[in-house]
Amino acid sequence: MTTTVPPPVHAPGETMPDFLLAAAGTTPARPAVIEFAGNGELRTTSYGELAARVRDTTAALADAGLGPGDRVLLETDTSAAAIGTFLACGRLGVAFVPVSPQTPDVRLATIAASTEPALYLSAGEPRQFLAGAGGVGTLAPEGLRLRRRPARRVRHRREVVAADTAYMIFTSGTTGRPKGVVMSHRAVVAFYHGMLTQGLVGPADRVASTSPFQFDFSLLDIGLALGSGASVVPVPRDLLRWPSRFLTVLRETGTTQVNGVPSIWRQVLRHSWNGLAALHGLRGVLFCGERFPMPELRRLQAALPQARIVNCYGATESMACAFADVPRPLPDDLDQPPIGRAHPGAELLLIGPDGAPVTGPGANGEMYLRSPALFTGYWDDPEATRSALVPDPTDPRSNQVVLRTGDLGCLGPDGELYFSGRADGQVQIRGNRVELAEVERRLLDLPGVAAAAAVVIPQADGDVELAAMIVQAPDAGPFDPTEAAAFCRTALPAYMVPGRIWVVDGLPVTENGKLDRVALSAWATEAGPT
Ligand SMILES: Nc1ncnc2c1ncn2[C@@H]1O[C@H](COS(=O)(=O)NC(=O)C[C@H](N)c2ccccc2)[C@@H](O)[C@H]1O
Repeated sequence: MTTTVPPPVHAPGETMPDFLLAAAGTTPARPAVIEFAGNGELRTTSYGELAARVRDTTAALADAGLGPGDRVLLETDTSAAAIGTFLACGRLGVAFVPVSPQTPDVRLATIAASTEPALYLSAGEPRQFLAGAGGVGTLAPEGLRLRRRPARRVRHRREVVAADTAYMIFTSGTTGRPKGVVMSHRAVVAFYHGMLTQGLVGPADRVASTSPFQFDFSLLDIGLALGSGASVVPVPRDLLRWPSRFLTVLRETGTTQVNGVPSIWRQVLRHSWNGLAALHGLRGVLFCGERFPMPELRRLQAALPQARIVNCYGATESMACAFADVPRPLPDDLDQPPIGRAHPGAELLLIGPDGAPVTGPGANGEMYLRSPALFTGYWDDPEATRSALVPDPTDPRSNQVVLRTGDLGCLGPDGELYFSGRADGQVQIRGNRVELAEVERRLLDLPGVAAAAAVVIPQADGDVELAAMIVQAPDAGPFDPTEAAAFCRTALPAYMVPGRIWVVDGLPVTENGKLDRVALSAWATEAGPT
């Protein structure tokens, strides 16, 4: 049970750097970032060294003429250099736009054209097609190196205020055009304070961050670690694919808390369960982004009997909003852990189809979020902003805006809130509304199935066929698709029984580590994975 205390009233105008560097004033010698240098050696940056780096980079950016209202495109993985740079941006009221080195050129070009950054900074060699406009520079462990100064701008602003944009994260847009989620300092800091009331980590902890820098999960990790006076341990993305190397990183860095999407555990649980169970120092796991398949969650919990496992729910439009401890032990009949309730200072509302709140066990509705951590809006997209930030349905006249999450939720018999899928995540199969998650949940009940994904395959005649892929647990016996279909038929209507079921070694994930349903559909349409 999470103990929640009223959030502290934080200083007016608190910005991300104020919050994240607080420990530099109290424990400057403690490690802030523990990372692998290029030569594989571990390099530690103390809070004092991080603060000094922020000071130097702030001076360099100010000298280059940057100030409130400017944007910096920051292409890097998570590192002390990256953290020092985005904190320096915060000091000047400059927004940062994080993109990962793996971002495809076309997507990077779209983001750059839309945000018109005053400066493009890259940890690696800057991409040629971006070296033409604006300022260009590189991030190095020893500091910022400008290759071309930003163009001079007429300045209308001087003061940095908490309502200023801290960062913009581009997420996939249903229209195909990426949407820029604009987050103010005020919103991020409000979320950070709400998160710290959960008592997740303390100053002696080391928080492994496994998400790409462009995914705000990495900013949650950094806020959790630095806001708690602890250390952040960026896990190199390419190591996540090798279970033994992933475990070696956790062991060698003394990691005590691992944050990441559920898929980061798949291969470790299949191939190195004993190695994971040997990490006795690992006392906390936090996951987010999508449901954790129950068979895998059970195996994770069995491997780490000493660990607190937290399900963190939320959207980039508020970074996140709810934290719920995974029950230990997990009841046999539980088919997913609860998402709990919003952190103190925020409120998750369950709204029915008539726009009125629904309550009581078994109630279903769409989740709306009331919070000081809500995003400012989508960059250069007032229409999408209006459909996401809507008048409070419980009191429209107040014009307080709440986030319409697009997520469905239900209240369990225990009064806990559960995620029930995306409102737009339904598919129609022969005129019937189907939640693919319901098909996947049934497949996960099959003995020996560790993970499952269902997908619809468009047919030439305009109909769709339902198919599925499953990942087997290591000790599973041979898989019989006919038997599996019969098992589904005992609990699901015929139109929800997959016509084809393939066994695969792994499920495709997006750059942010979430199930990649587009790749799944492509696989299935080409008559299934090879
Ligand atoms: N714990 C969940 N169970 C089940 N579905 C979920 C869950 N957390 C999100 N989701 C889903 O993912 C959507 C949000 O997607 S997103 O905007 O790309 N953001 C994220 O996925 C990460 C999010 N910003 C975040 C960052 C850091 C910590 C927690 C959450 C939500 O609307 C849900 O549909």
